[in-house]
Amino acid sequence: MKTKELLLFMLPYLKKYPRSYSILFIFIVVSIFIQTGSAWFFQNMTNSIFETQQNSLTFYLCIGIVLIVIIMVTNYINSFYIAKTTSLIKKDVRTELFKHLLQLPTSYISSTHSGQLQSQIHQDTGQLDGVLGHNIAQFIILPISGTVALIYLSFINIPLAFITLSLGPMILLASKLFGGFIRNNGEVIQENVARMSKQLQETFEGHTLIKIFRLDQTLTNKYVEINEDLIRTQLKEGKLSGLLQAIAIGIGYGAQILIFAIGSFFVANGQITIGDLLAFVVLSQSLISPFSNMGQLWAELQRSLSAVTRIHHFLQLPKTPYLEKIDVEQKPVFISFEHVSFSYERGENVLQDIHLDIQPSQRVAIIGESGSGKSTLMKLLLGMYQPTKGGVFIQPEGGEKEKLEALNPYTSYVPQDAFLFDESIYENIKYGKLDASDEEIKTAAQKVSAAPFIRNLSEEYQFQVGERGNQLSGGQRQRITLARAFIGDQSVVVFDEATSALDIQTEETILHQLMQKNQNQTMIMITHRLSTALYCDKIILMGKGSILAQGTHEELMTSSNQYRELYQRYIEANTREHVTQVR
Ligand SMILES: Nc1ncnc2c1ncn2[C@@H]1O[C@H](COP(=O)(O)OP(=O)(O)OP(=O)(O)O)[C@@H](O)[C@H]1O
Repeated sequence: MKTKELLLFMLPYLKKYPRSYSILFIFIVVSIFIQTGSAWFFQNMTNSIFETQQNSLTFYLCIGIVLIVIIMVTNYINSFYIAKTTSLIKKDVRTELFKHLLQLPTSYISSTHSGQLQSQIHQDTGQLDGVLGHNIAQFIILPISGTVALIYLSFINIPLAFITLSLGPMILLASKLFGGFIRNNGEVIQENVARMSKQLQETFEGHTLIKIFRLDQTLTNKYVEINEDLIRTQLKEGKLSGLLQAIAIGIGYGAQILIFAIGSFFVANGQITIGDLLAFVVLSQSLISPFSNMGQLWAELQRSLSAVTRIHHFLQLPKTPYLEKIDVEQKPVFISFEHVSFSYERGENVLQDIHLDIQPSQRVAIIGESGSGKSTLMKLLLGMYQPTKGGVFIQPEGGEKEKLEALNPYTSYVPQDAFLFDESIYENIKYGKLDASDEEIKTAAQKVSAAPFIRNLSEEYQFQVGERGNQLSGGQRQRITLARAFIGDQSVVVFDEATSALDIQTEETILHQLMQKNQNQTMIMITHRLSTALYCDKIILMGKGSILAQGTHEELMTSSNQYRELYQRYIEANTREHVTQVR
């Protein structure tokens, strides 16, 4: 994207703070007048010393003190408002990125590394200074103060003013030349930072595995390699910026010496006074700095623009088209999958031509080999993905049959990985129903047999569960996720191997209680345990993305060879276990 387009993209963020920017610009104008005022002050004070006017010297000293106070106040206000606007805009950008992240399709989130997403939200916003407060202010201050300086100096001596001015474009040329390199390099730096975040995060998450498989050296080598790539690009940037700065400073100092030399010649010829020469030296900085500082600002702008490019790209990613979760009255629902096929982004069909009816309040078990599409089928029912062919239909009792094109408002979910937020047990259960009362939270915990273990914890419901719930056992985590799923009283609850961490007896007790207490709810359970499936009214056997058989246990025993074999294996395994226990 072009620089202009990227700056226009940032403009709405800047426009949100007209008051702060107005104050900033007023004080920028004041600071420009102060600069010119300082030149006038040095010029006239020096002239009065040379003309030995003692009275006026006292006058100039008083003016000097006033100038110092104004300079201090102006600088304070400028710095404060620059910091304020920059922080506020960064906060807005971060919030927008976060909101957008939450609205991205599940397919994007699951195919992008979380470390990369984190770096995008935090590092890129951190790099926005180049297009915000200080830089924007300087881009305005420098040309105006340069013009004012040129006018003022032209009144003293036109040829000398234009000699001073002519030195500027040389510096600008150098900065244009380096700016492009710095921007490209900035993008490579950011990629390396994202790679490092990825690895760091995986190191935290895979901590136990890393220890068990002695992966520390292998991962250290990888980390060192990325770190070296990063430092190489950072050093390159250091060199480019340093070179740019050195050229700018060299030309700046050279220009001052040249002005002083030429100016002295003008003084010797009686064309200007010593005071005038001093004014030239003071204001030559204002005249040249639009060019010399522009170099530095340009480099910073380019660095920021590489971050703006990534932010812009991220915000352009299409949102989930079916995100709105509508609050509906919970009623028993009839669910039908009609000729549903589905593929993830890689292309091959994960589900093909699924035809399935689920009656209101039915208990359904989905069984089948690993990778056969059980979870994917349920993600379609939850509305997280849309079928590539066919449709999922929902018909609430007494209502119309509707194609599901949004998040399913009738369905709750207990995930496979028992994910908990790093907050209290209370908050984690409450996420299932944001307006739940304390009483409802306790009832939900009792329903899933979580209340006894919660009461034994030091802070009971206020117990902090830690990152991903790692302060609790797998079974305890699953009970909290069950409580979270049931508190909302949705008509349909999907269990994705939600009780696998519980022993069979506890699982049976909890499921039995849930089924007893929630007669009107439809429950769909993905499970690898046939013992759980035997509780259900309907069993669906899946294989390679298709439904191989469906019906009650008795029906499947007569109609499906695969199911019979599965059941036979289950009986044999149970008998073996029983014999072992008796022995
Ligand atoms: N987010 C995803 N992106 C791409 N492919 C996926 C994704 N999730 C699952 N798959 C693929 O879809 C197929 C079905 O996966 P799914 O998780 O639905 O199976 P499953 O029957 O629930 O397996 P398991 O019993 O092991 O949990 C698998 O081949 C898997 O590789």
